[in-house]
Order: sequence, then structure tokens, then C-alpha cells
Amino acid sequence: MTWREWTAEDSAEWIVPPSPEDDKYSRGVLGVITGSNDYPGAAVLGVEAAWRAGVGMVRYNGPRPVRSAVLAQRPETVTVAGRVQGWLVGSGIDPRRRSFVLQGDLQHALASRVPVVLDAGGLDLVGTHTAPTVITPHSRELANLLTAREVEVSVAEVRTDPAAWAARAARELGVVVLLKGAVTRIVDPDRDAYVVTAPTHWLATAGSGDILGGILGALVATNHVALAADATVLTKLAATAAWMHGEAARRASDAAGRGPIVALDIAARLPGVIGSLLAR
Ligand SMILES: NC(=O)C1=CN([C@@H]2O[C@H](COP(=O)(O)OP(=O)(O)OC[C@H]3O[C@@H](n4cnc5c(N)ncnc54)[C@H](OP(=O)(O)O)[C@@H]3O)[C@@H](O)[C@H]2O)[C@@H](O)CC1
Ligand SMILES: Nc1ncnc2c1ncn2[C@@H]1O[C@H](COP(=O)(O)OP(=O)(O)O)[C@@H](O)[C@H]1O
Repeated sequence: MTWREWTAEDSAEWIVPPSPEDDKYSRGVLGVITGSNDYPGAAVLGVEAAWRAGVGMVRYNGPRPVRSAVLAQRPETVTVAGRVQGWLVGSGIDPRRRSFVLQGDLQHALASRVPVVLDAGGLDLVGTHTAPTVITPHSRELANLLTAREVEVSVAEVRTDPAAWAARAARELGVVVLLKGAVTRIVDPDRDAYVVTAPTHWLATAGSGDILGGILGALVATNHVALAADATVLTKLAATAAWMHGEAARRASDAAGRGPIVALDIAARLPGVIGSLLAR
């Protein structure tokens, strides 16, 4: 199996700039079910990243206090249910504490035949999906997910051979797997496989993964036409999200004299990254 390093040139193909005929809906609407009273920040970060990654609209659904936090950061967000072209589900949700209402909303999203990004507390929903799906675990989450599906593996084993375990998970679960780390692996059940090597280790900061989810959600929504024609595009969108995430973090850190960054700094750099990709 060959793992190819995903590049800026590859990523540029998946940026969809708005055309004169576009409106906010045709550009792609992302539905987001993330965050909880315990982790409101995850919702704020993912929604912010999706907006900054160029989505036409974000529809956010979550607990009332979390909705308020999302709107305080990004009043452009719509909190009324409606049609979406992609879903981002699970960041900042504790899978052991999902309410009856949340469970229903998650099932509705997974049954809607719209492509899904499954993160963190939504990972266990894999298998109930009805459209192309990408999961975004870190090593511990991947080990837990596989073990729950009777493929016994420890976190240490995943860390020793992340490529093999990511590929195994893609095959077993029938989804694209984006396994996060200093080197992020992206692989699908057909063995299309890419790596993205992080250009800065300052990326390892709380909420950084929530930002990645927002970027990937935005790419899924804005590429809805290509995805509907060819589901295998999802693997390339996932690799592009990881690349943009790393590049935005690099720019943020460089602007701070190569110093530390916080997760929102990554989101703030996304428009510049997208502009540079379009200028290639
Ligand atoms: N702002 C927000 O809202 C944010 C929200 N976030 C959301 O949080 C949710 C949980 O995601 P996660 O990946 O952080 O936790 P999880 O997979 O449960 O693993 C826990 C493991 O960590 C370890 N551990 C804990 N403390 C440690 C320490 N000091 N030093 C060393 N180890 C330590 C602990 O080990 P133990 O203490 O058990 O030995 C356990 O193994 C998720 O929904 C995410 O979206 C995050 O994105 C952050 C920003
Ligand atoms: N040592 C590292 N160097 C570079 N990037 C890293 C490193 N460790 C983690 N990352 C990246 O940081 C992000 C962390 O995501 P995640 O583990 O979900 O954290 P959180 O839940 O706090 O958002 C991922 O995109 C991962 O690829």
C-alpha cells in the first residue's frame, strides 16, 4: 500500500470559489451538531473554522447555552433546522451522556443521506451512516472504536503502526479514516491513502482537532456537487482539510515569531491559506 504526501497543489483542486451564479445555499450549507454544556468551546471552534473555511452557511444545533456561545462568537450562524449539504457531528459531545433529544438529532443527521464528518463523541455512530462518511479519531479514539467493534487493539499498538490500523479501520467500518497525529493518515476502504505531515508541532493544542472538523465539514459542504457525482472524492477532501489545518497553524505560529498558538488562531489564518491556494 502506498501512502502519498498530500501537497498544496493537491489541495488547491478542492477549493470551490463562489461564482456569479452562486448564493449562500448553492455554495453549500453545513449542519453542525457538536458541543455540550461540558464542552461548549468545541462547538464554537468548529463553527468558526467552518465559516473561515468558506462555507455558504452554517446551521448549528445544540443545547441553548452552547447556541448562545456559538452566536456570540459568530452571529452569522443560523440555529433553525433546515436543508444541509454536509454534517459535522460529535466534537465536544460525551458519548456516555447523550440526551434523548440529542440522540434523535444525531440519528436524523445520520439517516439523511448527506455526507458526514464524525468526530469525538459521534464516532460510535459509524455504521448507521447512509451517505459517504469520514471519521476523525486520534489514536486513543481509534483504539476504542475498533475494540468496541471486536477488533481488539491497544492505544500503544495504534501508535506503533498507525498506517496499518487506519487502513484496517477504513476496511472494517466502510468509511474514510483520518487518523490525527503529528503525521495525519487519511485512507479509505479502496486503499486510497495519503499522509499530511504537520509543519508545526504547536498544532498540538486543545481544540485544534475541533478546528480540523470545521474545516473538513466546510470542504464537504462546498464540494457537495463533486461528492454527489463521486463519493471517493471524500478521501481527498479529508487530506485537503488536514493540509489546510497544518498550513494555517504554520502561518499563525510564524506570525507569532514561531511561538505558540491557540486553536482560534488557526481558524483566523484560513482565509489567507485559501487565498493562496486559489492564486496558484
Ligand atoms: N474547548 C473545548 O471545548 C474542547 C473540547 N474538546 C473535546 O473534549 C472531548 C474529549 O476529547 P479528548 O481527546 O481530549 O479526550 P479523551 O479522548 O476522552 O481522552 C482523555 C485522555 O486524556 C488523558 N489525559 C487527561 N488529562 C491528562 C493529563 N493532564 N496528562 C496526561 N493525560 C491526560 C486521559 O488519561 P487518564 O487521565 O485517564 O490517564 C485520557 O486517556 C472531545 O469531545 C473533544 O472534542 C477538546 O477538543 C479540547 C477542547
Ligand atoms: N505532535 C504534534 N504535532 C503536530 N500536530 C499534532 C501533534 N499532535 C497532535 N497534532 C494535531 O493536533 C490536532 C489535535 O486534535 P485532537 O486530538 O482532536 O485534539 P482536541 O480534542 O484538543 O481538539 C490534530 O489535528 C492532530 O493531527
